[in-house]
Amino acid sequence: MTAMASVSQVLKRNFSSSRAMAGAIKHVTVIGGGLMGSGIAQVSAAAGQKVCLVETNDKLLEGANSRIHESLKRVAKKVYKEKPAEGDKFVEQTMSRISGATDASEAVKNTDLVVEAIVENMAIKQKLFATLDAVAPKHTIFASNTSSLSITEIASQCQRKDRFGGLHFFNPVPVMKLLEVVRTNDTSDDTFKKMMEWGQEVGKTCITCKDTPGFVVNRLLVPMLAEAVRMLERGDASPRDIDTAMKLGAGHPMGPIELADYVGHDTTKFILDGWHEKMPENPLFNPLDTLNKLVSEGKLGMKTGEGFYSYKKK
Ligand SMILES: CCCCCCCCCCCCC[C@H](O)CC(=O)SCCNC(=O)CCNC(=O)[C@H](O)C(C)(C)COP(=O)(O)OP(=O)(O)OC[C@H]1O[C@@H](n2cnc3c(N)ncnc32)[C@H](O)[C@@H]1OP(=O)(O)O
Ligand SMILES: NC(=O)c1ccc[n+]([C@@H]2O[C@H](COP(=O)([O-])OP(=O)(O)OC[C@H]3O[C@@H](n4cnc5c(N)ncnc54)[C@H](O)[C@@H]3O)[C@@H](O)[C@H]2O)c1
Repeated sequence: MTAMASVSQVLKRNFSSSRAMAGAIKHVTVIGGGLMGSGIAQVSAAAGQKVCLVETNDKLLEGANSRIHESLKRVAKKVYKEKPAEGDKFVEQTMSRISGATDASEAVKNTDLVVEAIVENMAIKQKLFATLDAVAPKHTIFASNTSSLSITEIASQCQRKDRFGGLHFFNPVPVMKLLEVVRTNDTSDDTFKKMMEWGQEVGKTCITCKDTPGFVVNRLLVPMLAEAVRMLERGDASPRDIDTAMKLGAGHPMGPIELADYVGHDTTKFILDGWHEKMPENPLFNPLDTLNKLVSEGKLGMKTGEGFYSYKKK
């Protein structure tokens, strides 16, 4: 890592001090325990919050729990290098703040904040929030971790539009320092203030932005990744050379091709197709033949063992 803080510095800053829990939000419900939801649950619990993690079944809950446990052990090994017993205590105490549930409507009955991290699909997100809106306490704030969808549209079926916003985390959540706090035209000042305070409490540096496609980071990242694939398609350079160029020439921790494999091509395709449909006049979001081929072959990146690169153990 170059101009940015090292991973070790980030983990130390986020996890070593026991920050005072001064904010209004003490209990968080995270819906979806995949890649992002498990990370969001982890950083919330590590900061002293009570967390309920919701998944669709017990097996997926177990998977999320063990991902969190493994990640916490990596954090503890680094932060409590000289004091392993304290590290074990940190892992145990953090895990004890996380409970699991499979019924989201039941889970939100006593919560201050709901952070949704389920599949990137507008209709599914809208349906989930409409259901929860009818049962969650009046004061509860709703937030989505969507990468590419409009927060205003996700909130459109809810009454509590003033208590709705975006909390966009980055992958891997325990390591990445940024949180984009997204305000719609309806988000109240009070909700916005509470989301910002909560973001800082869970150890993130918060920036704020409007509810525009891709917010800040993805509006810049998506065209760059797509352009890297277009370079590849034209035969301008190899994947390895494009990645090396951006790492050594621009100081990025991962090159664009590696990063696309890391995010996963179900997600990258969903984002690109969705934006092409919404903004057909913008050539930056034109479909990519190479990406469509990878997805049709089930080569979704690191998580399936193959994408642009192969991750299979030889
Ligand atoms: C196909 C093209 C299509 C184009 C169109 C569509 C494109 C769409 C793309 C947008 C997708 C948006 C998704 C989302 O909305 C936004 C994002 O999240 S974007 C992704 C942001 N993330 C990054 O950019 C990551 C960049 N990479 C890094 O920072 C680093 O590489 C890394 C991931 C931190 C890994 O670091 P390395 O040094 O390389 O490798 P290590 O494995 O050794 O890790 C270092 C150190 O970190 C600790 N660590 C790593 N992961 C975790 C974890 N999950 N939990 C705890 N700790 C972790 C690890 O312990 C290591 O410590 P050590 O072992 O050395 O003590
Ligand atoms: N992957 C990334 O790099 C990244 C980064 C930032 C934001 N996001 C966004 O975060 C969200 C989640 O992405 P992910 O990568 O964690 O996906 P994922 O597929 O890893 O996890 C989603 C999880 O949600 C669960 N789920 C689906 N419907 C549910 C429901 N109704 N109730 C409870 N659980 C449900 C699934 O079982 C799955 O485990 C998406 O909106 C995505 O765009 C992803």
